[in-house]
Amino acid sequence: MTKTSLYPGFFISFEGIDGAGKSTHIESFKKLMQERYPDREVVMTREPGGTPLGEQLRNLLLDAPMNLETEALLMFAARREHIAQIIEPALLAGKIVISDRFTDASFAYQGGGRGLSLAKLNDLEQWVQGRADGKLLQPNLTILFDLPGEIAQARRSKVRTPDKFEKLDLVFFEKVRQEYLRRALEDPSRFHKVDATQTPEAIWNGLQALEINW
Ligand SMILES: Nc1ncnc2c1ncn2[C@@H]1O[C@H](COP(=O)(O)OP(=O)(O)OP(=O)(O)O)[C@@H](O)[C@H]1O
Ligand SMILES: Cc1cn([C@H]2C[C@H](O)[C@@H](COP(=O)(O)O)O2)c(=O)[nH]c1=O
Repeated sequence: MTKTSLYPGFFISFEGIDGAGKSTHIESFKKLMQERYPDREVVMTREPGGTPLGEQLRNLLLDAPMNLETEALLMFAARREHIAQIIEPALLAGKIVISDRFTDASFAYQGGGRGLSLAKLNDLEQWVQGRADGKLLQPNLTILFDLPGEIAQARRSKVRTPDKFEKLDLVFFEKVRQEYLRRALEDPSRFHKVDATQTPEAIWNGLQALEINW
């Protein structure tokens, strides 16, 4: 399957380990897109979640301990619903979709972090994102907030009660980070890597300067 721009709309995902700073910038980024493309609707969504069923699955996924394959299957089940109900209709209508996480998170967390084989993840990706024409629905742009695990952990511990993933140790988060970085190297035209050790102001300046190749 080939990965190309398949829709009149534009699909952007935000990625990174927990606490890397996605949420700090995603709302402002939405406003920036709205200002830059006033004739386009901007749809903001998230994974796991984004649909009523997906949000129910999110509650389970972020709370209940489960077998690794079960976890991956539920992530992709939520994603299939998300694509069918929200992402694909919006892209077909020419909208800009911004998703807080997408499939790179499954490769990073279930693959890199928990050790599910890339072959199984590739199969799930083809199954859930593959189209009738043999092409694969993918973000046009993925903004990856890259931060060492210990800095992310320190930031998280100041602000919230950890969910199931956030309770995992630094070794887990370093593996998650490395898988994100590996994927970014593999697909440099899709990924924009942000050095998330910078101040929020410097990160925001970088995001404002980002060129969108529609
Ligand atoms: N560049 C930064 N420098 C210092 N602190 C930051 C920076 N960016 C975000 N923070 C702080 O770090 C904490 C985590 O940030 P944020 O919630 O944006 O992370 P996140 O990547 O969205 O996490 P998650 O994916 O788990 O939701 C927040 O308290 C936020 O204020
Ligand atoms: C999509 C997706 C997510 N996860 C993990 C990553 C995070 O720990 C949580 C989501 O929490 P956030 O605060 O909304 O970022 O879920 C995952 O393991 N696999 C996935 O495919």
